[in-house]
Amino acid sequence: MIEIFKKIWRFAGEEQKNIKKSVAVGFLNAVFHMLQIGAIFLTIQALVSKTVDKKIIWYILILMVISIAGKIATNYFSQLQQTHAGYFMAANKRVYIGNKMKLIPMGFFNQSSLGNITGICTTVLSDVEMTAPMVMVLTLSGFITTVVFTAYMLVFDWRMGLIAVVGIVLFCIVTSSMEKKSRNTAPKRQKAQAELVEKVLETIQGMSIVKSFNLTRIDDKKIDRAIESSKNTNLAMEKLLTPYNIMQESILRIFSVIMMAAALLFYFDGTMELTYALMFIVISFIIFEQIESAGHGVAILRVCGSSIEQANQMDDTPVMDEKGKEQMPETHDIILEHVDFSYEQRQILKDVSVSMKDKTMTAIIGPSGSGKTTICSLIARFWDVDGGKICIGKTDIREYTLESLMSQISMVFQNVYLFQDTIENNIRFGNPKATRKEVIAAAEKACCHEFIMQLPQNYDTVIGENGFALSGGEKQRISIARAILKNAPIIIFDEATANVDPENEDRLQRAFEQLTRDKTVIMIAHRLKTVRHADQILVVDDGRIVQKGKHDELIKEEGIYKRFVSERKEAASWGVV
Ligand SMILES: Nc1ncnc2c1ncn2[C@@H]1O[C@H](COP(=O)(O)OP(=O)(O)OP(=O)(O)O)[C@@H](O)[C@H]1O
Repeated sequence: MIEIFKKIWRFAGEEQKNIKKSVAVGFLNAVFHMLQIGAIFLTIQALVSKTVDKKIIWYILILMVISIAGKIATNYFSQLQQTHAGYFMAANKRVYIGNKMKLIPMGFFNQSSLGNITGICTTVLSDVEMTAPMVMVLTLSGFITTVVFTAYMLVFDWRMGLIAVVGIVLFCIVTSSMEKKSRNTAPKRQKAQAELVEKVLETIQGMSIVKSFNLTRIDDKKIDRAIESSKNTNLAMEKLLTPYNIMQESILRIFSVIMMAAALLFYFDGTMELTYALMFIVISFIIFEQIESAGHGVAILRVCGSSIEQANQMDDTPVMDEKGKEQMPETHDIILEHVDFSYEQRQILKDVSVSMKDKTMTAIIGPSGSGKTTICSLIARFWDVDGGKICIGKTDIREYTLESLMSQISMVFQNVYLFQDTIENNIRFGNPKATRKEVIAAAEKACCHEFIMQLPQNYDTVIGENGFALSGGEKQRISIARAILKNAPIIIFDEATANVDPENEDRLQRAFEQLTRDKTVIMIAHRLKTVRHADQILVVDDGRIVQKGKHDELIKEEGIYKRFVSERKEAASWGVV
């Protein structure tokens, strides 16, 4: 139990001060509650002595008013600090995860980690924000208050104090074994919850495939199983805790009755005054209130602990930025020296060495799966190379911070991701400081101003709202506008493989020319037209560079490039390319 408290405490970070305040105020709340005992004692004393002194009535009234007002005020402040601590500790973790994700290698982001991260940022951290400070405050202030008041009782009448101590010790034994029992169930509940999020995400992301291949029922089964497992683990948790909750409650009720009976017994055998006996009878109903609340806190302590454990998993994920310095190269030559790279066990690039000069265009061609995208991803440091090195302007890319490296590179992919935001903000993503005028200028250069002006709210149209979407070509031009606005010296461009209609192709070509003027360009090329004008063509096959040179040189050699050109020419004669 202590180890979970420590975990919550460490997780709270800067919010520890609010939890401390809340525990202290929670203790004060109990003190105000106990003031009622003083008032009850005075009332009983007045009734027993049968003398009604006006002063006593005032004392009683004042005590009651202080007790009620103090309870309301302390309750309010304790809740406020708890809520603040809960929301802020979860929010700080979400921000930390968001920042850390930028520094994690792309290989980490697979379907399962996506479900896990989504689960952590939503349900797991929600659990933490709702329960962690509440559990700490309930349990700590509950136990501290009980200890103080039991000590107080021991001083008043050691026999009554002893009965309370026995009741509390039995309660603690049951509570501790309940906490131990939930040790295995709580992580299972978390795992089932994460799997449920993962399956829902997977189904939503693959919905078009599920529908087109009529896999609805198969996919339903996967989600059904995840829901079933989440339901079962939740039920198991409840089933496990319920008998302990009943035991906890029974112990406290039985000891209340024992205390009452003992007070009567001590009165009748003449060892306790009537006033004290009556007071202890009243106390027997309220002495265990605080420890009962603490017991409720312990019941959810383990769930809270395993939520924190799961959220902390992100801390152990290795980052790529450790040695990076904030720096800018003088030139933007890109050099790959003996680069080897594997996705996990499977080697993809083998001893790749190539130099791309500043402000020139390099076209990469090669069969599907040969490693073209992988070369580009390594230059942008989505992954780290296994052997060799990649330099930009003579400096190894591992010596830049990821931020300074990414400020040198713009990437335009085939599958453009647009955020559910206005067109203007989607373009501004390239340079968050850009003015509206600059956004429009970039859109004009990228040949998208015209179609944006025909949209319902022009630049303020929200993508994804009211069924509004863009075509593939339009999306790619928006992403070119983004890159124009970013104005990075290196451009990595993945040419569209899909057939683009001639009008769109012409616009894309013009946008591309605007983007790449005076830049170092790496282009994954599929069309003859683009390849022909490249300063250097790299032919990749099975993870190696098998041909290198200009169009006029390569066309004379037997090999993949010659085949690529003749296939394109043939397709063109058929009207395909
Ligand atoms: N994230 C990944 N994890 C594991 N393997 C991958 C990953 N990405 C690509 N691969 C594998 O690496 C190989 C090279 O892929 P890459 O995308 O670099 O090829 P490509 O030449 O760009 O192909 P294409 O022209 O079809 O886009 C392929 O066999 C692919 O299956």
